[in-house]
Amino acid sequence: MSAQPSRATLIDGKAFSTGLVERVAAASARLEAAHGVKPGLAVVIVGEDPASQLYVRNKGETTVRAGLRSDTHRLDATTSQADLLALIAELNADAGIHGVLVQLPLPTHIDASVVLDAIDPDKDVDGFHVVNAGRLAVGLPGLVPCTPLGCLMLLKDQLGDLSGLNAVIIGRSNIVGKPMAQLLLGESCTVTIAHSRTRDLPAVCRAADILVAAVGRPEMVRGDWIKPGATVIDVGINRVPSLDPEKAAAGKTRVVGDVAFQEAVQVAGRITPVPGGVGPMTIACLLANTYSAACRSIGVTPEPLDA
Ligand SMILES: Nc1nc2c(c(=O)[nH]1)N[C@@H](CN(C=O)c1ccc(C(=O)N[C@@H](CCC(=O)O)C(=O)O)cc1)CN2
Repeated sequence: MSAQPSRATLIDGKAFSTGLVERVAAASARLEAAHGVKPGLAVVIVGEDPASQLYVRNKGETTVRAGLRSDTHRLDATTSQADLLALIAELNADAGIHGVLVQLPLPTHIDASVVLDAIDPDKDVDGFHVVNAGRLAVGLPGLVPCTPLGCLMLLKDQLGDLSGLNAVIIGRSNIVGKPMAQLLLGESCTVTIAHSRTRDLPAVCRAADILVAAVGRPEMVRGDWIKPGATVIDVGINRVPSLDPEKAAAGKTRVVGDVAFQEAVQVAGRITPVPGGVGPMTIACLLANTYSAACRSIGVTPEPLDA
């Protein structure tokens, strides 16, 4: 009888994120009881992008469920950059708001980098402000982008000490690839950032003990790119046509990651599914960052939120 190929352990980001939100809720309740401060998060969305609308609704509902203050500002797609900056200035000045987030993508007439850098760095719960990117790069405390922070939490929960492991990140964006690299470097991994110009990408990936795919190309990472037993973190959220031809013809889609899951699961040691892996961690980490920002606003050290 031939041996069955072993299947990777699934990393359940949905379950982990539920626990994290519960820990944020409990820590925030203690903060309010001790200091009279309820963490407050303001989310700003410009326009009608359906996926963004869904994410913003989920952010608001999760924030309320955790007992935090949640304000959502829905602006018309034609809102000017000046009006958006004026709203950010108001939120920066609002003492009841500890976290300010502008949902991306923004309409093309607005310069996202100008808007993100207008947020007070100490309220920048997305961690996208250049000051927070700098703090992360030099190892100072600051607010860390939610998706890479969530990936790191899952990795530490699964593997414990990451030091000395080879980590390969595919993708060099400011919001995932670069901060992910900084976080893994902070854990003493040997880090490679791969991108569209990387030569022999499959061979680079095969050297990885930890492979993080954040490239935005459906199922690009194939099973034979993965070192047997490696831990694979799939950050991709790509909408592709439904497998059912009738549904596809009617415009129905399904969500897949950047990793060809059915191949990868036969080779990897552990893998995040899509959906249900990294995605839910993004919103849970947003709440964790809002709690931390509220603590720091009154000079209180945040409680650790690890599992
Ligand atoms: N200001 C920001 N904008 C955007 C961010 C961000 O972190 N800050 N990230 C993404 C969107 N995003 C949160 O905003 C987000 C994406 C996906 C999920 C999620 O839970 N995904 C599910 C699948 C949901 C689906 O079917 O679409 C999953 O992976 O299980 C949460 C948050 C871009 N914009």
